[in-house]
Amino acid sequence: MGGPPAFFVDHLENGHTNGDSSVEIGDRSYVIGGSHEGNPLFLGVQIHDKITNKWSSPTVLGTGPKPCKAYSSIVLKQGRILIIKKGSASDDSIWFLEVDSPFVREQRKLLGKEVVAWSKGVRGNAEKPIVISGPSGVGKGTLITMLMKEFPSMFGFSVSHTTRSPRCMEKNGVHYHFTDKNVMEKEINDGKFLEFASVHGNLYGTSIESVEVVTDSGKRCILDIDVQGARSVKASSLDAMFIFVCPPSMKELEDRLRARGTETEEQIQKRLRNAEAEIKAGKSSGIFGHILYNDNLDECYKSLKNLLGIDNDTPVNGVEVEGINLPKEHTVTKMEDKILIQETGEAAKNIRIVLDLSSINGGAPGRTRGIGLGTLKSS
Ligand SMILES: Nc1nc2c(ncn2[C@@H]2O[C@H](COP(=O)(O)OP(=O)(O)O)[C@@H](O)[C@H]2O)c(=O)[nH]1
Ligand SMILES: Nc1ncnc2c1ncn2[C@@H]1O[C@H](COP(=O)(O)OP(=O)(O)O)[C@@H](O)[C@H]1O
Repeated sequence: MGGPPAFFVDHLENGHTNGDSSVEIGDRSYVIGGSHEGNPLFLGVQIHDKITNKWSSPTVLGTGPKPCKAYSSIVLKQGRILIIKKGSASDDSIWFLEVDSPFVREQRKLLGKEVVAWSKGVRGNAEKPIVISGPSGVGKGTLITMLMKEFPSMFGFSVSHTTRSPRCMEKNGVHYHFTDKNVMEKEINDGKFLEFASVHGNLYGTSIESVEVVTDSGKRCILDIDVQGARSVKASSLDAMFIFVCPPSMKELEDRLRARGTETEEQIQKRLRNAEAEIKAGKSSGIFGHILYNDNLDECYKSLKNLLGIDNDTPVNGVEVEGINLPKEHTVTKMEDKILIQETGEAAKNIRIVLDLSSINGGAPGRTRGIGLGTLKSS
């Protein structure tokens, strides 16, 4: 609150009205520039309410672009501002600041304060992430390990955060990010998590970064999360495929948990108690489009591969996720769902790039995908 921000916005262009130093939406101006809370790695955002004539610093969710000298900003539908950075690397050129999107409105209600959220723009569409849920001991981890071993270039695992202690073979950063409750709660409040839940007495969560790291590497992301987490993902902007794994019987589940030998008797009892409710919710919640029964492991694995459209004869394709190369110096014009980028400067080759935003999907808290890219040769 208080006076205007102490930074100066350099060369900010607002679509057709180049030269404006802020983006106007309704009664508000969004001033984008400088750094965020003194962090030199993160572009700042300030809001000016024209009615009350007050400045405020919103909570900024997600990971935003690094500060840059020059960029263009264009107001899109659904409370989104497109930011095109000049002279930046192809994986850092297109960003979306969501100021009144459905996600931002929900977070504003949830946190009870002013919120904006960054989403990085990428070209093309990644294949849908896969959410796998099921009671403890049913074989989720075993099935996921088999899949990643057979198709290492196709699938990547979203490494969750948890406050539970590591088992003897588990490695930090590989099986889980083992963390402290206070640290994790702070990161949840900072909007770093796609979902989180208390499971068997510990906190578990999927950070946005964990999913994006996998997807950015061109792999299809697999999430091993509980039903509460699956419910949150279903309600988020992440368009995923949901699979629930059931045991053949409660007796077999108990035998597997005991045979695994990773839990104390008390922990086994807790997991078994939770399993009944979890199986009921998994089968009836409407979250899961696919239910697998893990009786015979090889058969269940085969069914999983069938569901994912892969068998041993299918060539494995990578996922199209690309950065966007833009000329260093350019002007920007908006035409409905398309953005025309015209190279400027002495060495300009009369090349015009068209960003097609008509099929964009996703968005904060993850990436905005589906940006089309074409070139037009000027006559
Ligand atoms: N919501 C949510 N659940 C998770 C996450 N990571 C793991 N889980 C779930 O937490 C439960 C316990 O996991 P874990 O402690 O590894 O025990 P296990 O299932 O017996 O191997 C399982 O149902 C997992 O699917 C997460 O990031 N979010
Ligand atoms: N179809 C199966 N038949 C027999 N044992 C299984 C089967 N699937 C998994 N297991 C075993 O059951 C135990 C629990 O499997 P795990 O993958 O750790 O379960 P989850 O990740 O769902 O908790 C492991 O010891 C695993 O080897």
